[in-house]
Amino acid sequence: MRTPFIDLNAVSTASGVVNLPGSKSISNRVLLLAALAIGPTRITGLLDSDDTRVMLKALETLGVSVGRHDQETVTIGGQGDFPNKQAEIFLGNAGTAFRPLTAALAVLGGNYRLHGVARMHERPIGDLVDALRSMGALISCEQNEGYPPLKITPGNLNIDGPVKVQGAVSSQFLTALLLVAPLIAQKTAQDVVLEVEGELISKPYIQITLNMMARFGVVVRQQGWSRFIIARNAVYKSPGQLEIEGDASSASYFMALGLVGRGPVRINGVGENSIQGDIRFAETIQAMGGKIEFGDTWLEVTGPDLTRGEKLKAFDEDFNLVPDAAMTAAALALYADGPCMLRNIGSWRVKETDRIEAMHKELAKVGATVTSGPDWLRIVPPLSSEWKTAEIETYDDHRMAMCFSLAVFGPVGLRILDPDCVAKTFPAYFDVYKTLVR
Ligand SMILES: O=C(O)C1=C[C@@H](OP(=O)(O)O)[C@@H](O)[C@H](O)C1
Ligand SMILES: C=C(OP(=O)(O)O)C(=O)O
Repeated sequence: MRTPFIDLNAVSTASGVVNLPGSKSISNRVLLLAALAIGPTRITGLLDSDDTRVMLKALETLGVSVGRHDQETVTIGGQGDFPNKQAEIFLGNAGTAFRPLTAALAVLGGNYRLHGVARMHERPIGDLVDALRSMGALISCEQNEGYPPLKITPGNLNIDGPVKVQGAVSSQFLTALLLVAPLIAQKTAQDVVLEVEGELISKPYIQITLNMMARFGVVVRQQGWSRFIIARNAVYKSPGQLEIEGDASSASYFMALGLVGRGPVRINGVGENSIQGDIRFAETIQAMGGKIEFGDTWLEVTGPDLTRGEKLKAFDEDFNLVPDAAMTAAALALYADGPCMLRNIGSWRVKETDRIEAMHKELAKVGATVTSGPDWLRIVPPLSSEWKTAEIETYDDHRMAMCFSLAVFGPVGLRILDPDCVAKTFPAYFDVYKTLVR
């Protein structure tokens, strides 16, 4: 049974220590890479959440050996292929599982059906399907062209020149092709050239992909952001063991708490050398008036004293490189000293929910004056007399729930509906949150 709501009282300070759960983006990449490599990989610091559970379950269904030691430690027995050539696979709403597995199954061949929750069937995958079909993969869309559920049947893979992929809707399509490029190279005995057509959004996630591929022995030749070359003899080798760093997007909520709640909030699990793009959200925190001390694998945030009438500095920023942490900035806008503008966030419309519409509606409920367009959101913070207590809809979007936990540093508390939706990436979020705020 899911908890129907959680009531949060108005609070004024936040301080303490947080140990981050593992990165979702790294966890799901590493699980797949470990399965595609030769040899066992022991993975520590794995995220244990809905998104990684569906990936682990899928790998087991596909016949991959998964040894579970504890919630954050598994050993994947990599065989370079999936033993089961026929399967029905449920992937919830996990983009980082759905897109890469589609590519892997289409390239390795077999009879598969991939589906997810209703919202996953509204999230586009057409650009990836088109790129895979251009190589001879056989994929059909069961309901609507360009959307899951998908049926995959054995095709004859061949490449004749660069494989083209669109990058404007999601970077996960390019990530999926990169991850399976060594398999394409093996099947076709050719170098694989991936070419991005048009704009590429969310670029730092491609960096995570390249970084993880290198950990498994495959170095990609990169020409800017539009051409990626994988040598014909590329092959994944298990690194033996791999430690996953903490989730930088999850860190954004605690950076925000240190900022609005004066801090100090110490965050263990990511630091100045993080390979995740969302660590750059630290720059937004600093620009808004926060101070951050960085270590190798930790950071500590302090902020101004909002109880003495201080305000955060307003921002006008392009958030294309940090689409997930950008939602945290939208929540922080409630405490700014002027209107805040989030630009270039069009991808929000095809994520867990239409996040531009959801943020617009829910921020307005607490008293902000909000306007939005196809790829932007503008927030005028409420005056202290304008704050309203509200029942916040979360739209089965973990980030909506986590973001609105930041909206109680004004004069009123609020109710967050369906708080258990945080399980997508951070099942224990509200337990950790409660240890920090007063
Ligand atoms: O590759 C990844 O791990 C991700 C890429 C981003 O998606 P888009 O590329 O669709 O923006 C991000 O929003 C998502 O949470 C994780
Ligand atoms: C967009 C997100 O998830 P997904 O990996 O399903 O795209 C997210 O976690 O904010």
